[in-house]
Amino acid sequence: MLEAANVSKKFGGLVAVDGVDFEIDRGEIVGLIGPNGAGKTTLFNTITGVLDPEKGSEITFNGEDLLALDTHEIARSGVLRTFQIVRVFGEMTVLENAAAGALFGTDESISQAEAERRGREALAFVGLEDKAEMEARNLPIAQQKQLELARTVASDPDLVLLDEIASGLTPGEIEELSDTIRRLRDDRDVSVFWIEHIMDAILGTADRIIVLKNGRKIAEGAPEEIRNNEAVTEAYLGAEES
Ligand SMILES: Nc1ncnc2c1ncn2[C@@H]1O[C@H](COP(=O)(O)OP(=O)(O)OP(=O)(O)O)[C@@H](O)[C@H]1O
Repeated sequence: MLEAANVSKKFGGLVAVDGVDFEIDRGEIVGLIGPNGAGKTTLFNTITGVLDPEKGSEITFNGEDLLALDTHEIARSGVLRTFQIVRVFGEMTVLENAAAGALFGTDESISQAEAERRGREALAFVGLEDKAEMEARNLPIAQQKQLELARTVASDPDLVLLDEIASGLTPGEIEELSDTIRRLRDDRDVSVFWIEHIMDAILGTADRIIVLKNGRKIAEGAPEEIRNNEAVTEAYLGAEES
């Protein structure tokens, strides 16, 4: 479904992403890990149209060239994301936030009432239906993260990109979020591409892991293989544990 070949991005003389190839299939949870500055967020930004990668990079989604589309068109094609720092609309209600996902993330033209219906359904999916009328800024951080996820769900996504959605949460909150992410895959056939520093969360949830270091892909495989991969341990897990 998502196919990326030879993706590179430079900032001046710094090669932040360096010739990365990968694919994500339908209904698959793929983790993207690597030390700070490895190029993970930059790679996300090239997929979502925030940054233009270097010439020679190729990114297609269901056969469509994403590099020819702007950020809104990419969202409407079914690729939605959450952000490292949550971006809920604080003064809007929880329901208005979710409904905004339905209004702006699809290429259909829908009524406000239909957007609210889809918003409520997305809130129920993440377990926030009883918070619908609250102002979003009054939600605790774990629920703001669930709300960001609900906003993508309301857009009826094919692929959701999560940027460190587990950071700052308690183990119990992470387990709830991981469960929501698994249900996205299992009940809705949504694919997930997930940047995460919290190893237990990503290794315990993803079907496959891609590891970046200094912009390059240094490993890819099932969580167990990654856990036991020496290059990864040296590059990342070792650093985390020391
Ligand atoms: N807009 C920018 N201008 C210049 N350099 C940038 C820019 N964005 C990122 N970089 C640099 O590119 C490299 C990759 O950064 P990126 O944020 O993609 O890494 P990351 O793997 O997401 O890191 P982290 O885990 O810390 O979020 C870093 O060296 C960073 O300083």
